[in-house]
Amino acid sequence: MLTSLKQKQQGPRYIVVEGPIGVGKTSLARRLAESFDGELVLEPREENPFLERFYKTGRSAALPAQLFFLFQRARQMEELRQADMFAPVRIADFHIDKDRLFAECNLDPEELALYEQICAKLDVDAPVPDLVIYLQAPVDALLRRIAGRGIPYERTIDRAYLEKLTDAYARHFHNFDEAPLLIVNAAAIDPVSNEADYRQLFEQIQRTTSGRHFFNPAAAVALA
Ligand SMILES: Nc1ncnc2c1ncn2[C@@H]1O[C@H](COP(=O)(O)OP(=O)(O)OP(=O)(O)O)[C@@H](O)[C@H]1O
Repeated sequence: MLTSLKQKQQGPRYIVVEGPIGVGKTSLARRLAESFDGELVLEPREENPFLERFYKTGRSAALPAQLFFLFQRARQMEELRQADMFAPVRIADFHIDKDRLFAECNLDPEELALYEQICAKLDVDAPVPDLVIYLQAPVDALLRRIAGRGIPYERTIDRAYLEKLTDAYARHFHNFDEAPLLIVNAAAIDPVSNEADYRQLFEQIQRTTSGRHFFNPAAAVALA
């Protein structure tokens, strides 16, 4: 048991884990959901019928893949909004901002203009997280982890695409101030299978209620 009931009630109620493809969002979200005895909100990416085509053919399937994700994420945010406020802690493996971040990486200017019109009409009212955990790792580590989990259509994900995404994530979180932010060096620790790493991270998560913090294995340094 990592925490008392009292601490649980005081800690974050809606936690979002973010970061580039393969950095370990889903694995960490699963562990956190267990520790908090909470509810998982996962992105069911295998439901997107355009994703495999996008990885195979690139640009030509980018818009339908993007729009499918947009509607799926909008639906999930709507469900979260309507959910019981007294329900357990919720842990999501995506933040709604991810949608625009990928759109800007993958769409051409005309497609992006269309995407923006659709977003404006949809007007997604996403709940603000109590904590965002941004996982960072170098592209080499991401490539290894993606290869390790062995999803066949991901074999075509290349270094250039991952570099573009990791840069976009870094820029996005550089300016992020919508919620408390915990930036985790997920290359130096393995909270998925190392118990000590996980325990230390879990304690930091419970302590992070405001500002921007960095988490490294040896020390968590509060900057704000
Ligand atoms: N810190 C870590 N150290 C070593 N391996 C890790 C670490 N975090 C995750 N992994 C492994 O890396 C792979 C990718 O993790 P996961 O599927 O959780 O990534 P993700 O960020 O959810 O990816 P996506 O956004 O594509 O769904 C998994 O095989 C997982 O076990």
